[in-house]
Amino acid sequence: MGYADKINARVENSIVGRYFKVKERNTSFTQELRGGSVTFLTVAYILAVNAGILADTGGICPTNGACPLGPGSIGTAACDDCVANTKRSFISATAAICVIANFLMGIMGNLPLAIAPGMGLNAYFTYTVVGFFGTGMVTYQMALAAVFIEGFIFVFISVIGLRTWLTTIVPKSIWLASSAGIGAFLAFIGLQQAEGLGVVTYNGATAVGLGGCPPGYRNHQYTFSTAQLESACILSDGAAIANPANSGWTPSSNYFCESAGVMRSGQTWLGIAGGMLMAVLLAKNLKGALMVGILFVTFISWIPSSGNHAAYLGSSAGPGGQERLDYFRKVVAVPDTSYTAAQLDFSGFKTGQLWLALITFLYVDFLDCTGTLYSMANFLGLYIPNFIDKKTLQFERQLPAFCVDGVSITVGAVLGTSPVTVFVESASGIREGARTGIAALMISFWFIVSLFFTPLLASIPPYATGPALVLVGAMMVINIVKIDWANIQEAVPAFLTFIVMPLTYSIAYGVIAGIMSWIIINGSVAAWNYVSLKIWGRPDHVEEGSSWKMVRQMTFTLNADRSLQESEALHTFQDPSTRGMKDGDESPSASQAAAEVELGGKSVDTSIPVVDFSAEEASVVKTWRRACIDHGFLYLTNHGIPESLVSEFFEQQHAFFRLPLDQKMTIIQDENNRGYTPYKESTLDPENSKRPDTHEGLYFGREVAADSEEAKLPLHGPNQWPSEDLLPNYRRVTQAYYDAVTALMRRSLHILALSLDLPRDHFDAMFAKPIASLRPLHYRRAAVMGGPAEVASPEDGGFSAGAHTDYGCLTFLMTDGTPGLQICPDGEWVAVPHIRGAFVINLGDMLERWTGGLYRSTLHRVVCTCGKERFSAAFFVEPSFETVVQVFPECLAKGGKSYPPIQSGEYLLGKYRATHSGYSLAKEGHAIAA
Ligand SMILES: O=C(O)CCC(=O)C(=O)O
Ligand SMILES: [Fe+2]
Repeated sequence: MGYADKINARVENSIVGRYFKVKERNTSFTQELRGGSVTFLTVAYILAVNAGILADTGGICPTNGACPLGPGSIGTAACDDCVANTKRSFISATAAICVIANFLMGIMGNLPLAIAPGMGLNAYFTYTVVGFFGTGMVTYQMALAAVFIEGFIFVFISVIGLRTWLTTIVPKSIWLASSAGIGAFLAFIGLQQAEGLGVVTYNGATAVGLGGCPPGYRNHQYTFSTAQLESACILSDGAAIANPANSGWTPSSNYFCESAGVMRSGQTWLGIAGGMLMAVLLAKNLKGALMVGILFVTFISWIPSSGNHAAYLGSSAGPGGQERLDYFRKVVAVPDTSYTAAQLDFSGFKTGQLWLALITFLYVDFLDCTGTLYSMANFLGLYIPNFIDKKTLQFERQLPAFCVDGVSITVGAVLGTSPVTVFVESASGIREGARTGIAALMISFWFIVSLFFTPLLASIPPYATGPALVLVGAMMVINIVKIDWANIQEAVPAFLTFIVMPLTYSIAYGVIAGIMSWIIINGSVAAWNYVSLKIWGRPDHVEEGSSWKMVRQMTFTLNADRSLQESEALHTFQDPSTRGMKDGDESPSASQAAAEVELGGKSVDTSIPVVDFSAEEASVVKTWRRACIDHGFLYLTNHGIPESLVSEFFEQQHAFFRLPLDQKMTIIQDENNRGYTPYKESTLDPENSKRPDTHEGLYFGREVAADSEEAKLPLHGPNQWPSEDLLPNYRRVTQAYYDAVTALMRRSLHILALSLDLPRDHFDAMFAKPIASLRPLHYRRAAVMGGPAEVASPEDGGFSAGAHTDYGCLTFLMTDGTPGLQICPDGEWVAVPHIRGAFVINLGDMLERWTGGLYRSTLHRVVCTCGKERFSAAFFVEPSFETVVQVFPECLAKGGKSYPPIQSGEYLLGKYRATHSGYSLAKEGHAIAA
């Protein structure tokens, strides 16, 4: 037993080990220290970056007499001195609050999460609330008072449970666009000169332009008051310009680059090189990529040679360089927060503006922290069994974690910094093995160390941290892909939220633009729909679903495991040439329909095999296997389900879909995704669709009693049936059909197992409690009364059901015979002809993964162009929720590819989230993230 093992065994069995649940969470002391250190490395940039941003407020300098002219005082000795001290104080304050907050997170929350002043929040604090050098709505000291109070309110609303409620009323698109917009805003800051690369500079004609010029080519702006006009130079046309010869006139930090100097600054190019280095390291998934890039640029900038055009220290580095070098030489300094600590000023609460700031802090911080905490908890849940309670959505020590955040916000305000929050970068340490609060204690320890090295940290140049901001922006912007861009009602508010943030240099204005436009657009459309409903009196006239979205919006998305799922999902589309279980004993021509289909004037042979279930078993197995390998589709005839049951079932579905919308809405899909999904509720192919799919539908599952243990699982619970007063036979007939197809499914799973040379009962245990969903569908003829039939138009992104693969194992599809279904087995869309009475069976993603791609989950879609309405019913067969879908060794041996394992239920939830706008996440306990 090595030294580390001995320590680990000791800690695990000690009172400390039990308190932190080291054993239960399947970790070790050294693993925690390593995980915590990695997280520290990824968040350490906050020391320099946060201090850099907050220093733009000027701190107390604009109000304590050192910089009386605001930004105009920059360059005077007293002001520069004050600002330098303030910046150091901000570094110490940032480190100090990180020490305290991470310590509390470790001890009280027992979570391996890093907590530090939030990016975005500090930008809001600096550029919107206080403004550059105090030019905003309130002073730095008043803004701190708002942060102080915010911490208390944060704890309060967490304790009373308001958190969950608030997060559900924010429109999803606004929330997604906010994260992305904050990313764009951060990138904009990182590209400018004050906090970044200096690539983007001021331009009098276009507001911004390409810069990156060395000092000799910079034209600064001068600001002067009317009183100073006399000493200005008056031009012949009467305009006044500053006379630099007059003392006390100082340039703004913004400048315009003469074109001869554009992109000739060594500092800018060094920063760009650092940024590229960071990006490559990130792409290779190396720990501490941002840190390495920042250090790379910093070390080079510290070489105090007159030949170093990228220098930051020393007289050759331009204004302020010598003072920076003097401070740098101290290396170690006693932490000093005297310029920022205990500066609260509560007098601002007499004005409305501070209240507005307070509410915005609360809103932004609340969503930020809630989202991040849930996404991190979700990520941890992948490693720690039962970490999240599926029923209540709560995770272990959730409330203490929220309270730690709130308390730290308040303590942070006393020290002088903007609100703290949980950092998504914690995911890097979790990936490295961090599972408990010990990792957070380790983070706290590293911040203590950094507290004493402020001279070094204060000497990190803005062009070292600027590229990190740009890259963080690049990562945050991922959220916009989840916005429903095809829907104008969502797209416009989302876009405004996103674009207004960087262009107004304000997160709050972006959010306000988004929410206001969302209310106006959605409110007007809803009113319009309502009025036309009253005039024409036909619910058909209403774009169903749109008004319902207003109350059913859910927030959240970005989270680590979701992106993991998505990247895995990509693997399901694979190279057709690698397919095929070449056992050579097949005669492909055996019992094929060889159907000739007319498609756009072209005759296509789909040749989907027909399996006659009444035939001899060996031949059934053989055809089945061939179909799975070649097409992923087959017809099943003589399956034993009486035609009378099928037609009675379809009659009932007709009757249901004919009901007025408000009747159908009474069983709108619930948190288990059971019930009615209105017209245009789903978009099966969000990437290629310009509008949602033109069908309405229903979901029924295996009946699970509400008070049973199983009902705690997502997607499990009682079905929602239409009222018996309206449709007396609906439930009986639909249930009978469900039961009949369930029995057929059991038989088919045996054939499926045999077709893979596996024992007949191979799938039985995995489908002991299947997630088997029956989905009656109605593709409507016309959306607008009196208008033309609504036909699909694939060429401009209009589908009856967008291209998709099914998610589970097998799908049993029955249709009314109206054409529409198409498959894309080999890069070309071909129609699937109707065979009366036969089921169309297709394979889903999970089966493709189980077989290592030997069996295919084929892309298909529905395109109704014949102008008739169409009814169909899909029966999706998926394994029990907990089943882990992992390639069968037998299939690997036959040349199957390996896929990362997935959990059946989790995979489905991810798919439902991505394709159904009305699916409530309320029960998942997963993936609720910022
Ligand atoms: O309606 C159809 O024909 C197919 C429906 C479908 O593919 C699905 O819902 O997954
Ligand atoms: Fe499908």
